[in-house]
Amino acid sequence: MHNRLRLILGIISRSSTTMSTPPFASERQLAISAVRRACVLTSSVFNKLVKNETLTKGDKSPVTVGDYAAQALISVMLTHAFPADPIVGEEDAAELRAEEGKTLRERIIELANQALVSPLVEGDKVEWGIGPGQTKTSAELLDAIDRGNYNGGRIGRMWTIDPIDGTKGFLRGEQFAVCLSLLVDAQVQVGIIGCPNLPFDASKPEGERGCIFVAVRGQGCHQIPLSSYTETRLTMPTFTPSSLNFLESVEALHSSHSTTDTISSILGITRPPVRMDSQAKYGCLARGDGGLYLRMPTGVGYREKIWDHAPGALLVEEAGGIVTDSRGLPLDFGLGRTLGENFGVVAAGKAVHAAVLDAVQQATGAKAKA
Ligand SMILES: Nc1ncnc2c1ncn2[C@@H]1O[C@H](COP(=O)(O)O)[C@@H](O)[C@H]1OP(=O)(O)O
Ligand SMILES: [Mg+2]
Ligand SMILES: [Mg+2]
Ligand SMILES: [Mg+2]
Repeated sequence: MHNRLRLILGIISRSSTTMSTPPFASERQLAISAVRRACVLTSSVFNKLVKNETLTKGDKSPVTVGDYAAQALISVMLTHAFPADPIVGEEDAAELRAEEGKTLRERIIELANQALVSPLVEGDKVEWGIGPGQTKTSAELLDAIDRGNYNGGRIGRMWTIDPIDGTKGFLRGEQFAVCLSLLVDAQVQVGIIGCPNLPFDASKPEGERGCIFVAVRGQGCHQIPLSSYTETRLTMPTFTPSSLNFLESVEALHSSHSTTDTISSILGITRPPVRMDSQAKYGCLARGDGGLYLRMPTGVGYREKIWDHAPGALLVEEAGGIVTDSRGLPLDFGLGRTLGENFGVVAAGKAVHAAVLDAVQQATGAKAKA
C-alpha cells in the first residue's frame, strides 16, 4: 500500500514537472550561464590585452586570445550538457596548433580554465564541466575550439557560437557581443547575446553597463543585467516613419553607409543613424533603442555567417519585430555556415517593416541601374 502510494505520488510529481517545464528550458539555462562566463572572460581580456595577443585571419579580420578562449569555454559547456549536438563556431585552432612557441596557446588555456573553474552562481550546474576543479588540458581545449567546425545544414540540432562578435569594436573598447544560438531544422529556437559594454538602459549612457539578451521561440525576449539575474521582458515600441532612427555598423566595409543614407532620405528619416559594432544592434532594436537595423551589402562578395545573425534575428522576432533580407525573405539558416548570397538584412518593427522594405528596394534598385 505504502509503495503504491509512493509510485502514484512519483508519477504525479514527474508529470507535473514535465508539464511545467517550457521547451528548451535546459538549453536556455545553459546558454545564459555560458554567455555570462564568456562575458566576464572577454571583458577581463580587454582590460589586460597586450600587443601580440591579436592575430589577423586569412580574411584580414582580427582574432584575439579572447575569441579563442571564449569559444573553448562555451564549447566545453555545450559538450558536457549536450554531447551529441554539433557546433558551428567562428574560430578554429589551426593557427594555435601551428604556433611556434606556446605564448598564445598558454594564455588561451589560462583564460579558458579561469572561466571554467570560477565559482558556480545562480543557474549554473556542475555537470556542465564548470566550477572548482574543472580545468581542462591544452589538448582538450584546442579540441573544444575545433568542435566548432560543423558545416551546418537544414536538418537536426546545432549550436552557433560567435565568441566575440564585432572584434573591431572590442579592440576599440566599444561594443562587442558574445553570441550563441540553438538551431533545430534551420529554425532558431534559442538565441542569447551578451553585451558587456552596453549600457543597461540606453537613456542612462553613463549608468550600469552589461546586459544579456535572451530569446526562446514562442517564449518572448528578455534582458538580464550582467551583474544580477532579474529578467525583464522586452517588447519593441511602435515607431512611425517620422520617429524612426536606424542602427547600423560602424565599419563601412561591413554595411554600405551610402545605401542606408539613400534609404534614410526615401523614408524621410531625419535622426542620425546610431552606429554600433556587433549583434548588440539586434538587442538594441529589440528593446527599442532604434526602430530599424539595416545591413546593406557593400558589393565585395562577402557572405554573411549564420552565427552573426541567428541569435539576433530571434531576439527581434520575439520582441515583436520582423527580420528579412532585402527581398523580404526570411534569413535562411539552413544553407551551411553562411547565409549564401548576400541580400542584406532588414530588421524592424511590424508597423514599419513593409515601408522600410519598399525604401530598401527603391534604393538598391536605383543603385543597381546606376
Ligand atoms: N567584409 C565584411 N562584411 C560584413 N561583415 C563582416 C565583414 N568582415 C567581418 N564581418 C563580420 O561582421 C560582423 C561585425 O559586424 P558589425 O559591423 O555589424 O559590427 C562581425 O561578425 C564581423 O566578424 P567578427 O565576428 O569577426 O567581428
Ligand atoms: Mg571574427
Ligand atoms: Mg561576428
Ligand atoms: Mg567573432
